[in-house]
Amino acid sequence: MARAADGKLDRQENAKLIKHIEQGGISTLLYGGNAIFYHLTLAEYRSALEMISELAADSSLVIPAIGPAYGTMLDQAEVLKDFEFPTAMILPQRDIVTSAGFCAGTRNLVARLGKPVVLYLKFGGVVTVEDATALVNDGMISAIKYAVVREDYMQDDYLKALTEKIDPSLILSGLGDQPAITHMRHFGLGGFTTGCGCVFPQMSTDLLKAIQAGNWDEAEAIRERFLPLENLRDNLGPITILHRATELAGIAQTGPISPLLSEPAESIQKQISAALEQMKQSA
Ligand SMILES: N[C@@H](CC=O)C(=O)O
Repeated sequence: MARAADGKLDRQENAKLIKHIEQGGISTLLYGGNAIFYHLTLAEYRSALEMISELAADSSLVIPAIGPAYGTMLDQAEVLKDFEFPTAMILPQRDIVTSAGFCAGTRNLVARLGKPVVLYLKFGGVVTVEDATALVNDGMISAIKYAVVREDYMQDDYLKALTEKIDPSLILSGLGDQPAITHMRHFGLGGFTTGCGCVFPQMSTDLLKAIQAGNWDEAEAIRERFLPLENLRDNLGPITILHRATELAGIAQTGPISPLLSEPAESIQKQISAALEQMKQSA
């Protein structure tokens, strides 16, 4: 999400970013980790929701995040009630939660919102398969964003167990373009979310189409084209590198990074520019 030099949300630059993503064929805009929804004040939360609901195309599905702290969720739920977003995604956390407690909190939140939420599973086992399944079966969940990092994405007992209990089409691969092929091809997940799609939306759209068509060689070739930027994000911080890459790619002035995160050093910004150039040339 773009901010002006004074740190305020920048409407004009966010409009450019949204338009760029939509023109690349992406019609679901998820404002979660990469948009740094973690650190918004309550007043900013309302401003952000107003801005994105006004700027996104009518045909786009916009999903704002909520949380991750329970008190934050409840305060944000009051704000969310003034908007028509069909769902909201609970930001993940692993500290000071138990599986049963998280699920009870999710049920309370859904009751307050009057709509189901996206369950974001980022840490294996924090929410048990049984608890996740019960939430789904009770109509609490609109989708699951599955983002547990694995050394080998084929080896994932937690995901396997989830897909044995929950319709896999309800689960989206939530770690960007790299595990998307494995998650969709071998576990049957219904789609994927992408951070790099903010910069190269058409490439993410092409990847999705190749996967859906079962054109695995093409999908693999597209996946590899994302590697220069994804490797930097993996090694140096997925959110901050993406925030700066979006600006360096000339899409929008994303401005200062939110406090609690920090700006990549000049030398790293050069690496980001080089990665962007490499990706453009691989087209
Ligand atoms: N965390 C992933 C997917 C985002 O939705 C990424 O940043 O690519």
